[in-house]
Amino acid sequence: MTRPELLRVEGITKAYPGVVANSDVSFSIGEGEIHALLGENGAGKSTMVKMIYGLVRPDSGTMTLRGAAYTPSKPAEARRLGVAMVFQHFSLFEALNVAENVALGMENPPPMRELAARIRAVSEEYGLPLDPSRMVGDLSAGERQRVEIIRCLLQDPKLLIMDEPTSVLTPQEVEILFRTLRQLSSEGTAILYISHKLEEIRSLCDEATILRRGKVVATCTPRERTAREMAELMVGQALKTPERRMGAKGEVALGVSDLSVESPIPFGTSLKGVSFTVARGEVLGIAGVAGNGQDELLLALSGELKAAPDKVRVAGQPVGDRGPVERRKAGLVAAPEDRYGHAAAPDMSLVENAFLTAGVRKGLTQNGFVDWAGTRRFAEEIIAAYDVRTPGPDVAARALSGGNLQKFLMGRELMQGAQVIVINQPTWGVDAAAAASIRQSILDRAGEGAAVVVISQDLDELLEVSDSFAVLNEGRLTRPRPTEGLTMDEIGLMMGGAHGMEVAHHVA
Ligand SMILES: Nc1ncnc2c1ncn2[C@@H]1O[C@H](COP(=O)(O)OP(=O)(O)OP(=O)(O)O)[C@@H](O)[C@H]1O
Repeated sequence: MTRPELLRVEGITKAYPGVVANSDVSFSIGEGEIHALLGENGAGKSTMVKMIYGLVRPDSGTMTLRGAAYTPSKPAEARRLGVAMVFQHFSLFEALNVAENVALGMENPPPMRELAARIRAVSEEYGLPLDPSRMVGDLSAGERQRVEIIRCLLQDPKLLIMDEPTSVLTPQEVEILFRTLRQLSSEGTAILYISHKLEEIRSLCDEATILRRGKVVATCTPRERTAREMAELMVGQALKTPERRMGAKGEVALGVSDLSVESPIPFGTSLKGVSFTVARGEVLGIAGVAGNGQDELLLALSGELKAAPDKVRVAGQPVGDRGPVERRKAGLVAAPEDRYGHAAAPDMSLVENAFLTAGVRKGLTQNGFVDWAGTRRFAEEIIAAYDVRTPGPDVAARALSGGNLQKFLMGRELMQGAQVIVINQPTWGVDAAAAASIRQSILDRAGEGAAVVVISQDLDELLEVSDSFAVLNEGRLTRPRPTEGLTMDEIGLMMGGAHGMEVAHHVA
């Protein structure tokens, strides 16, 4: 089937200092087509869609929309011409309700009652359940995304751009989203879709353009390829599957007993009586739908949230009342999920960011002064070991692509020789090859005798790396069980609490 052409991108080039983010990129999207933009971290996907959305100006090349020259100088202009975008990070106000948030993103919002009625109508038409009067702070990540999607749909877009939309969604929410996107496509709305989840690309997308280091290296029809084939087209070489080196488990390195802490996060989830132990050489995987206490658990383990001394123990030493620096000294490092703001200082260089959490353990101060030469060497070691694509260690963290910053931050924690390593979402936004190498490092550290806690929403990832498995539900942790032999049904039951499903089966 040939579709009338909607958008054509021709010979687009965009350079940043030290890196050509897009080099002579050409592709086109037909009306109603679901088109995937694929590529490893830093390949230039976000830069490309930012140019289409009017956030970034190309250095050279042309774009046409329905045959007419298309040169949006700002997003408002792109939106007026029918191009809408849903970002990876939502820009919503938690203390306002859904309709108020939608109004804030509109140029000429109608009166509130009319807007609420329109939101209801679009939400019903496209099967995206959403109550306009609910507070955004009470919504799940999937519901927040719906607010953004509905805000776009109210403008009746011809092209909807989505940047990694499923990384925050539960499997059920992914199904709902895909149904909506297919409906939009059948009505003639084209979708430009960025994702690292290749099975999803296979089920959803009609065509794909694959970028590597800023250039188009291949195009394909995703459903005619395997996920592995597409991943190999992206990286240009065969993929390695992580290998587990079986070491004997040692004594308990991290012990947590009956840990309850109030969430400091607005609309967060407090931890309720969390208990577990992790031995040297063991990886404990913690699953759960986002917002069930994952961020709070990370804070309580890193030392940003404190408790009674014996609630958290590192190698038998009580550290529950100690802060992050003292816990690092005691041998525990922690990597939070939010890489902008929490894990990294975006405006600081990679060298400075390396110092921020590694200064203590890597002995990067001398007589009260920062050892910048040593810190720089450490930053360079991370860049080499984790294949971080960057012009060098002096660039600001925010200039890295999302996945490359993630690789740097993982390397920073995994290369400190800690005996307890806690990571929330280790492969968030990283491509298949980088994800495999981060998982391999986690297994290697465990093989060397570290106790590792991996918190993730990616079940396949947890099954691949963890020896034992537990689930966080509304701030409570299930009893960890050996991963080997766990069936999907059992995992579903452990996760069930998050959706309140087990309640229906309780017999008094
Ligand atoms: N504002 C900026 N300043 C300097 N360099 C930048 C800037 N934005 C992007 N880059 C660089 O351009 C290249 C392409 O980045 P881009 O974010 O487009 O990649 P991506 O394919 O979206 O990656 P990811 O999958 O990791 O999100 C990267 O090398 C990145 O470091």
